[in-house]
Amino acid sequence: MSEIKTAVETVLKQVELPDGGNLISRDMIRALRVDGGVVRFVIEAQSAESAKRMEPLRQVAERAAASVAGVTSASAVLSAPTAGKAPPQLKVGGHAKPQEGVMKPAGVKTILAIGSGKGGVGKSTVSANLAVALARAGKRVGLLDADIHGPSQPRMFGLTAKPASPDGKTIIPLEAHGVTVMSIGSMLAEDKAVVWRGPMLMGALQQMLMQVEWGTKDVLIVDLPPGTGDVQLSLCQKSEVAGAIVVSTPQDVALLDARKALDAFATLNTPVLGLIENMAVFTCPHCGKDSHIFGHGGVVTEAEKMGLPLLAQLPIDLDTRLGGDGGQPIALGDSAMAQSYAQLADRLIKSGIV
Ligand SMILES: Nc1ncnc2c1ncn2[C@@H]1O[C@H](COP(=O)(O)OP(=O)(O)OP(=O)(O)O)[C@@H](O)[C@H]1O
Repeated sequence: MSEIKTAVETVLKQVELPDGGNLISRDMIRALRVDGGVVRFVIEAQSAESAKRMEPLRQVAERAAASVAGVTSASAVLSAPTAGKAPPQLKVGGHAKPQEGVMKPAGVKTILAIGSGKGGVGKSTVSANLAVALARAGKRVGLLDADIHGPSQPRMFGLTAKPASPDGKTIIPLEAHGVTVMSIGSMLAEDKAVVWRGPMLMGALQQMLMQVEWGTKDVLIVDLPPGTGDVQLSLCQKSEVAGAIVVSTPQDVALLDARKALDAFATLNTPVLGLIENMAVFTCPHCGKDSHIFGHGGVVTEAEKMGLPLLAQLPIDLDTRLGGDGGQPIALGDSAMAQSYAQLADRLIKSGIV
């Protein structure tokens, strides 16, 4: 899908403006989205007046995008800041609005929640890499970073731009590595703390699910905040979550909290698909010796005790950390870790969940 996007950008470079440059060099393309073979984008003119004159150019751009191999349809809209008025401002947060029916985006087939009892056990890393692995396996994947107090997906996917909201209501999510990503972190300044109570959290979750143009998705992975708070409660009660995966390290305190997370999912009638043991072992790259920094075998025993599948055992791996910090999830490559994520994706696909 990202190949189509690159090809569309290439043809848009050929669309020249009468006063010099092209649509790409003049930075006029916004919210370029590829969903299957359907391409949509916005051409942002400098003013409403120039937008009016650009209709023929819009048609040329649309035809150029439609000519790209693999594109079944292309649509472009012209936009411009309204004279004398500020562009519509999307308000993030706020209390949830009354909602009829389930809080599930129309084009999303399956919602999969990734949770943990304790923070810092690798839940966001697993969510990001599983999303990439499923996309590599040919699935249409969305990733919602619902870790409102500590959103990390923009960094893990190398996304620095803000999602567009041309009308101040709909949010057009960003795309990276074949995954459509939405995070509250993309809407707020990176160093801004979110100090919200339950109702505000529910409002933000509702916005991220229902105001975002998710498009058609086989799966929407939701990276939950750690613990068992308001976001878990709202998501599981209102959104038809098909299943949850709980990530833990083998450490006793993490396991203790993981048990609470499992108990919370049971109370909310959300099926737990299995456990993932992260940071299971560290193999010294110099001497090859294994060290069990966070303990040994705890998650395996827990999974057996609870009759739940152990979906993966992932070691401590420097490249995983570096990939996460650098916006290049490890699952993009072909290392042993990438293969573990590919196997996890395959397992979920074969089980019919995704
Ligand atoms: N298997 C791993 N090997 C090495 N580092 C890892 C591994 N898994 C996660 N990390 C690193 O550990 C740190 C915490 O991971 P991550 O942010 O995914 O955890 P989290 O459970 O989502 O935390 P939070 O509760 O803060 O959201 C990150 O720096 C990440 O790169």
